[in-house]
Amino acid sequence: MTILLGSIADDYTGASDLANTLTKNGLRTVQTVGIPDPSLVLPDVDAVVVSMKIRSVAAAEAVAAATEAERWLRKCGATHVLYKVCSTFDSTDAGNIGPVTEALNIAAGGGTVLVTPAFPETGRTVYLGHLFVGGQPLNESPLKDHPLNPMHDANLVRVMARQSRGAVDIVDLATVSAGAGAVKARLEALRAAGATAAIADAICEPDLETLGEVALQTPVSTGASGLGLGLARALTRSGRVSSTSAATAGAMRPVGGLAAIVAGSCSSATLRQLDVAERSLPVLRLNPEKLLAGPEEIYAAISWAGDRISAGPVVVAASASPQTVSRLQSQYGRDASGHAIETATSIIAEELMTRGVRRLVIAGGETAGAAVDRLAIPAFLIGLEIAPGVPVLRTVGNKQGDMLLALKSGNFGGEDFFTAALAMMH
Ligand SMILES: Nc1ncnc2c1ncn2[C@@H]1O[C@H](COP(=O)(O)OP(=O)(O)OP(=O)(O)O)[C@@H](O)[C@H]1O
Ligand SMILES: O=C(O)[C@@H](O)C(=O)CO
Repeated sequence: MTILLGSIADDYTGASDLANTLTKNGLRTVQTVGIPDPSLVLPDVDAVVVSMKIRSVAAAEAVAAATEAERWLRKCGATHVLYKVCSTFDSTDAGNIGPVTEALNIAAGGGTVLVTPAFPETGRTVYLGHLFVGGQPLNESPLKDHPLNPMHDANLVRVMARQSRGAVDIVDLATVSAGAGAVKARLEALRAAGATAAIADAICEPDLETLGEVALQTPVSTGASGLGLGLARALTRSGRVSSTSAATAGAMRPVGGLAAIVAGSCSSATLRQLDVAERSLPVLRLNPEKLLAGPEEIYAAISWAGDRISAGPVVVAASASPQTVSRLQSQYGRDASGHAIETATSIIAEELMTRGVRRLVIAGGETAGAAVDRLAIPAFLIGLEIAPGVPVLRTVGNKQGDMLLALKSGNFGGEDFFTAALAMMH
């Protein structure tokens, strides 16, 4: 397999978001779960997105995992590797966007890495280094209440600098609007001045096309799906992509079986989607305190779902409001409560699969990562888009047979997302 583009995604929902964007923009793409075992037969593709669960782990662990994935992607032929991070730049002062970007840059020989989380299709834009989410500065958006990485600063030059050893600078919108030549000249000047990363402004797709064209001439970039769009369009324009594929049709073939939704995302979008789902589907709201106290709440959830699932799809949700989340966190600690709830939702997902679920929607990046790992799914083909950033996925090499999944990033999807997803997964 010789690929044109490699990507390392810092969570699984983000990986499927990027894989969806690359597919929509003409690249045959596969999403692997970690570095695949050599025995796994992957289709011939232009791009591979390696999903990792490294957004919220210790920086050293994230760096080790990402650099190993980078070596594997280079061996597969990737001349450019995109580190896919969240379009809301989810991270803390300890990392992991800065440390991983620097490690990948050093592995590739140094230079100034272009960094932009802009993804205009979902309302993420960057202007003068500041990230806006649906028109609100990042620190005023719902991301200020994120359970694992509350974002309190919209100035990404500052955010990235706090996580980096090297200097971080900016490529402003005026430069991006002036075209690829101007961006390249700016990057060369920044490199000479010793900056290791540059936050690039982008407010619309033509900006991302310019950035993608320039990034493709460098070995590494860091960004969200918008930069993926720019890279994919630059590759197709270059004539290096042999054929566009109708692979999505194969990915959409029906799998039958039962259907379920498991949610661990506490984003405002997911909370609203759960309220709307409750109008037409049975929804079990897990009690987070009981989940932390012992396995009884998990057994009760499995029994509740088991009683209903043969009659139609069920929803099991740990998701709670910011106030409830912060109460739990102050009692048990942020990482401990997050981890315990992810373990619980992944056990519930596994039990649902054992009981015949073959169509599964999971809401939340960390939640999805824990569940997909527990289900031991090795890779995914990319099907049709349910909502911007969320495709239908078809398992590759799954021991239990083919399944369809949707891994929904916390903030993505319209209010009827869950029923819309089920309507596309047969
Ligand atoms: N009731 C709760 N109280 C505290 N933490 C919770 C609760 N329910 C879920 N969690 C934890 O909150 C975290 C939510 O993160 P997750 O990445 O799954 O969702 P998200 O951040 O909304 O999605 P994304 O990363 O895709 O944007 C998980 O660690 C989950 O276990
Ligand atoms: O970029 C995004 O917003 C998503 O793909 C994501 O990474 C959320 O976890």
